[in-house]
Amino acid sequence: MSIVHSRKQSSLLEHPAIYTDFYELTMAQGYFLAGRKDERACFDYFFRDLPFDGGYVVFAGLSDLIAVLDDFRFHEDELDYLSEQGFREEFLRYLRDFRLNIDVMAPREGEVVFPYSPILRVEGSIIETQLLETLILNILNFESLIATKASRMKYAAGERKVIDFGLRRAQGYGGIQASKAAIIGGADATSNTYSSFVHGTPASGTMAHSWIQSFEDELTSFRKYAEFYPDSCILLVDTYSTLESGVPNAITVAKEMEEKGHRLKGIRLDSGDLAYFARKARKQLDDAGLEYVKIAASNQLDERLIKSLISQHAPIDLFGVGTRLVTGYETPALDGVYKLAAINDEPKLKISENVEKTTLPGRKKVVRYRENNGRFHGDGIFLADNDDSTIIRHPFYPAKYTDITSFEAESLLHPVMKNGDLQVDLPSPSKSARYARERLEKLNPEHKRFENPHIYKVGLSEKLLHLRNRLTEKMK
Ligand SMILES: Nc1ncnc2c1ncn2[C@@H]1O[C@H](COP(=O)(O)OP(=O)(O)OP(=O)(O)O)[C@@H](O)[C@H]1O
Ligand SMILES: O=P(O)(O)OC[C@H]1O[C@H](OP(=O)(O)OP(=O)(O)O)[C@H](O)[C@@H]1O
Ligand SMILES: O=C(O)c1cccnc1
Repeated sequence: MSIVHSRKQSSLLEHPAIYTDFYELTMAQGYFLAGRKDERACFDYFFRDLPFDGGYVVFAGLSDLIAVLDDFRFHEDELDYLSEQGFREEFLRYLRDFRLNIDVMAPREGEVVFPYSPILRVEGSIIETQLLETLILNILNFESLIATKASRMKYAAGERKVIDFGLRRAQGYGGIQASKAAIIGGADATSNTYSSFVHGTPASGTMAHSWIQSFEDELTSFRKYAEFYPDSCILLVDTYSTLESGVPNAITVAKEMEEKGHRLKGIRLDSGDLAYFARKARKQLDDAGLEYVKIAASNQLDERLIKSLISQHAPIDLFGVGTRLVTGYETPALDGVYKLAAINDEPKLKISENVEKTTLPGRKKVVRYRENNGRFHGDGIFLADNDDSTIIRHPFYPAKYTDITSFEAESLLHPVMKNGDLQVDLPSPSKSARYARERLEKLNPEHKRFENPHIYKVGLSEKLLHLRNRLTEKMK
């Protein structure tokens, strides 16, 4: 099935099969040598902690993951490398013909997801499912983290635009995925040309201080830019003095543009008290009859500062966000994990001293319950087969429960791969962004607020709870 990417990104993951932790390969060889290669396994991808002290995560990275899985094989140079690392010839022969034959269930990219719910269910041979662990975690944890961050910034900005400026401050090439994830989460455009090229996301930008400094004077630099870009010009006004030179020069150029039938698109503030400067600049622009000229602001912004600027009534139309978006400030990683849930259809459990870290056994499905107004009420985790529980219970305080019979229900996990074949057209970032927006609208605001967001209910079916308790007792 075709992959709906604007251009397939090949340079980043030329070697997907060895884009992994070494122990995945040594375990895979171990299963092979132990004669277990045809045993079946089921793994779940899920996370426990919500990033940014927030109330939800926007699921992103699925399209990149599936694109990589679709072309997953060991190449000769990789096999030579593994041979040098001491892997055995018979295992390398097995890897030479290795093709994924897995089943993958997942929500749509852009879905709003919550702790403990299986997000990806991966089934296949023990070797193939094990080999994919690191790849899955690397792609989904990062893109979901950044999509979530972007969604918070957009939530704070409301109707105002949010543009990703982060590439220069990103964690190396991770900036390419970060910019894509930012679009999925709600950013309106990106300055990241590479990401725009490979992912088909909208590119945008203003100008740097160097352009202005390179001219004899600010006015000449503005005039030249306006001459070359009469329909998309946003002038950076803080190089010398925002209110005494930057904005007055921008006004002069805007008036000259009007005479030629063009309109200055905007100015950008990049330092100082952004609320104060935005108000003063707005007044100067309005007094000159330039109400249509937009004000952009940047400088270490994040969702809390955007919210603060808006509450200060700063007349800012567009927020440029870099560092704190693409680095996921200040949660360095989504803590998503990939845990074994069943071997050969036998449910498996990992017990932990910390009860919250005990895993959920068996093949599972996730159901979302909606209120009459269509908004999300909570999610239930069920065993995938023959589970007709009508009550879901709190995972750790089972006395708390919800009777789900009266709610409208929808399945969250859909088949994305069956026997290694893609089951869906992979969504473009803009399609996933639309879906994320729709779904976030259905999430009650108390889960979206930045301070002490309300905890979204995720319950376990009675049958799953009994299974967990039975296996826990058995293992004690
Ligand atoms: N009105 C405001 N309310 C809240 N935070 C603001 C406001 N104006 C600016 N900020 C934020 O305060 C932080 C520091 O701003 P500051 O005025 O110190 O700029 P700066 O980085 O020192 O400027 P420069 O680039 O000239 O060094 C930035 O993260 C900026 O986004
Ligand atoms: O502050 P961030 O959220 O990370 O946003 C990106 C920053 O990068 C640019 O500054 P830089 O000094 O690198 O270059 P410039 O000369 O274009 O301002 C831009 O002006 C922003 O201030
Ligand atoms: O286009 C811009 O204004 C821009 C791009 C990258 C970083 N800072 C600003």
